[in-house]
Amino acid sequence: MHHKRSIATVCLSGSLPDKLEAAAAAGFEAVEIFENDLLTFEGSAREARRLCADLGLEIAIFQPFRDFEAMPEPQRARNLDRAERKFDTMQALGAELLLVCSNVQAAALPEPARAAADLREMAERAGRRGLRIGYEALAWGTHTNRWRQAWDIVQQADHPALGLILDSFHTLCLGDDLAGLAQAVPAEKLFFVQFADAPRLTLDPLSWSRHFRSFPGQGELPVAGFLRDILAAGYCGPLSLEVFNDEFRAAPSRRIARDGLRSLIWLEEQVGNAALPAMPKLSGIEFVEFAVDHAARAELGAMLGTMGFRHAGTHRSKDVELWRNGGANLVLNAEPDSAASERFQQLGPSVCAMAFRVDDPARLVARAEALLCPVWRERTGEGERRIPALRAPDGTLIYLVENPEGGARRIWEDDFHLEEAEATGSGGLLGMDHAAQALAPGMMDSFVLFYRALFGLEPDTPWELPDPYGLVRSRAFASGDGSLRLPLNVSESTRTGTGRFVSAFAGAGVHHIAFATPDAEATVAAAAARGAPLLDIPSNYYEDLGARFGLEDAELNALARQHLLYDRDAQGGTFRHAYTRAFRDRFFFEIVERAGGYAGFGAANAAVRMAAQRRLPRGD
Ligand SMILES: O=C(O)c1ccc(O)c(O)c1
Ligand SMILES: [Mg+2]
Repeated sequence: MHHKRSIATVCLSGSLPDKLEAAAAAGFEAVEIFENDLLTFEGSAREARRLCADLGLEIAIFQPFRDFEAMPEPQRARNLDRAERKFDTMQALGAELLLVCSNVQAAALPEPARAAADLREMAERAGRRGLRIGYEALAWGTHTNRWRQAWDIVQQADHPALGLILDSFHTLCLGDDLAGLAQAVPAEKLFFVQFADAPRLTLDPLSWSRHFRSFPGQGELPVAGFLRDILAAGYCGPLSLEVFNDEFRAAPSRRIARDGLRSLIWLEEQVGNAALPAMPKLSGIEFVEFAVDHAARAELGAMLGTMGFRHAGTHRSKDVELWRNGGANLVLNAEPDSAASERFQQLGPSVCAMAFRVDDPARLVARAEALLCPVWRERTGEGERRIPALRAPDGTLIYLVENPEGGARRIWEDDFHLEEAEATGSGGLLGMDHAAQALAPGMMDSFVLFYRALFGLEPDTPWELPDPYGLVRSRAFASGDGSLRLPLNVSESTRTGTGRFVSAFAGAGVHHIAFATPDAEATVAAAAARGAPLLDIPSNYYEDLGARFGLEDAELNALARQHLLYDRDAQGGTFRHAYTRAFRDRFFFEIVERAGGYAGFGAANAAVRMAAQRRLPRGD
């Protein structure tokens, strides 16, 4: 069945009109008006009502009414007067339902019977005006903090204008669930349901709730299971997002509103309540594309040459070159009037696109459209294939090419004049191992949702990487089979490598690309012999490595000689990797060898790598 999709104004930044416009533009059908947003609004409640009506938004609820139930006199009588005033406001607004959250006052009496009597009286008064009351347990309520307690009180009050409100955050943050809901609560008594996710933190529920909530799928709480239980209980009201989040408050309201609706659509898909084109099967990165001009292309080509890449083909109609080493493809795009040149004009040499191999690009495009993601269509020449592309939340293009069996290889044969020797690909690299992106502050949650909801990528636990000049927060995404790996980095500091990348070049995007090799030592030795600008690693690192892993001297010396970094996981999987210096202080390359099922990125080595990069003069 169709549930109206709703969002609380508290999720979004700006004035009330900004919030409402953003919610309507995203495609929400209803809103929760958060009282503070009305208090700070210039116009009257009637004008707010008209604004909503003009935008096609229903006001699903007015919220919150605080600290009402089980107060001693004289507050009790005063609270009932206060409620009458709010009913006036609701009638002017055209809002029929009031959210009453459980009392957090120390003075609240520990008497459910008193709470029930007060709510009954309030509901009686509301009912006379055609209004209704929903009672919601806040996780930090003085006496009511679980939904079952709130339900007991609603049941005792036994008034048709009084029902229960559920909020996934309050239930799940206490480790509680909705077991028994369908048996205990008749559907018509479930007046409203709010949805929020959150990262798992050890924090008191109040601070956790007010600062760190996120949209479903951006955090770690089992929100899909919560929705499943709600639907099983027969609920047919709106599904509403209620997220208090410091970054969302500061972010453009349209992006956040769109993320919100995307999260709700995906949440409904997960419980079978919305049918979307199926998740793609991913099989790695087919190519990474750089926006260059001729000078940058010559310089980048020279650097790639030291890493064993060769100019392997030239585009049939565009000023675009393919550089290849084994299974790793890089595209250097200097075509004027293209998405690449637009990027080059803005940012200089930079990664402008990645291509993911997927089983069915057309299906993924349809899925992206259903999830409100912009699709990009580049102009094409005669007889050339149009490669469908999506825009990531920072504007980076993600091309979708069929997986190798389906013909990822064909794009090269169709669109490029290939050098004879390179047509099949030769050289030592297996392919792309990962592409790491630097994100502007506040963008992490948008990307988390984008990669999870569209592609089904699963996030690893968050890491904190200590750059010498500030902290970098990192979260890596991978496909189930490990063929596609995408670490995301964000830094509040503009002095970290990540922060500088974002601020100095006015843009985020891919800032390092890792190539997979079966033999890091050989690949790096060959690159060094060709003069590759490899990053030096201090000898202290190797002394610590020997101490941590008990490596034999011979192995340790071999690592040190090639400036290779090393990591080992609990199952004995190993990771050997080396970095280049940055190209024009922008992006850099990594060579990695995975063995024994190692699935990480050498996070323990990130501090050493970042310090080594920062010892270099700028521009190196
Ligand atoms: O943090 C709060 O005060 C608050 C108010 C209303 C809600 O619905 C809620 O979940 C929390
Ligand atoms: Mg709530």
